[in-house]
Amino acid sequence: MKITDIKFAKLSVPLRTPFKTALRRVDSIEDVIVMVETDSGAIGYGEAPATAVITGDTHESIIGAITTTMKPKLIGRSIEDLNDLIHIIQNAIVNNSSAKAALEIAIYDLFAQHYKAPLYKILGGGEPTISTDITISVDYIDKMVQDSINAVEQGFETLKIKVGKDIGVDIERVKAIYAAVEGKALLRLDANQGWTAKEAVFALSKLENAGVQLELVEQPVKGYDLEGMKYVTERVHTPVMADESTFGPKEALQLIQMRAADIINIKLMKTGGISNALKIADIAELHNIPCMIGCMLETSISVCAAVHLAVARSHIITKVDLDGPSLCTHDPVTGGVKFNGPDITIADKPGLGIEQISGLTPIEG
Ligand SMILES: C[C@H](N)C(=O)N[C@@H](CCC(=O)O)C(=O)O
Ligand SMILES: [Mg+2]
Repeated sequence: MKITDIKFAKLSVPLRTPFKTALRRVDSIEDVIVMVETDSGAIGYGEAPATAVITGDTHESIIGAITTTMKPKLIGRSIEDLNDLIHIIQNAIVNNSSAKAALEIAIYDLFAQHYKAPLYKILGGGEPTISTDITISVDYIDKMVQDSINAVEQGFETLKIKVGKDIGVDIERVKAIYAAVEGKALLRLDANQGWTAKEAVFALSKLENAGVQLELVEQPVKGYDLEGMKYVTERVHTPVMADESTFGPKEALQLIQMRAADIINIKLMKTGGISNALKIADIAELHNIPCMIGCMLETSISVCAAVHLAVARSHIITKVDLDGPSLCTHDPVTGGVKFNGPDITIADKPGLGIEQISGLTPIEG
């Protein structure tokens, strides 16, 4: 099976409610879909969101990086040579992690299709169903409480509460949500870099002293502030998870060696795809550091790849934040993964199992 072309399309899917974090507000998922065509007729699918405030990637940079630095080296190459193809993608350009992720996902999809097995089986196998949390956007306290109650009624047992705006209001937000759903849902916080280290210790200590039980706090301080992450990790009981502080395996290793976090959030759009995500999982396992599998604002194409990875590494990827498709008004993908409330199930089909994507607008590469 040889690569004959790489094409692009745009996929727009409105969100059910605006997604609001300390960093940004988004009303609609607008992602680049990558389609790798082969001489066998098989197509591999990948996806990349333009999360400029976190990864630095835009639609133009994603398409430009693939078209100018990766595509010319991949056309004519055989899908069976997976490791060579990964090497080409990872070394074609620095950074550009979302572009690398989208293309790698499509190549892994084809590799598994070639061997006629679901991707998670190629990655080592596992139980093909996992459960995700759901995000509660940062908002007025009453709205966040109501959104949390609604999520629990829909069957979600873990809520990812966005904070990181105003420290005083954040404390009240979390207390009010905890009072409303105590005993019915586990709470994890995500400050998306919005606090200083001292603010984080202040807020988390206040919550701990008030008896609020939190599963974890994600990225309390700026991504580059590893000393700040360490400061918080050393001073609070709540486990601290690194998100924006860890992109690839090198950052993961540095973070672990500094003891700057207790948990790592692996996202394909930060790692540059599946190969580096596997490396992080291995490094984390060596150091007994649990991981979360996370996503940006992605539909069930790239989230499908993340599910396959998480299933195949479930002994170290023990936490799941793959709610991108749950936040959308509809799922434009047929095949792939099926969402039923918090539960996500993999189709028993070769590769990612994606059959059709509706609403694609072709883009010239
Ligand atoms: C969608 C997911 N639950 C999430 O919160 N992901 C990111 C933010 C993604 C974005 O801003 O697009 C996170 O910080 O964990
Ligand atoms: Mg996060």
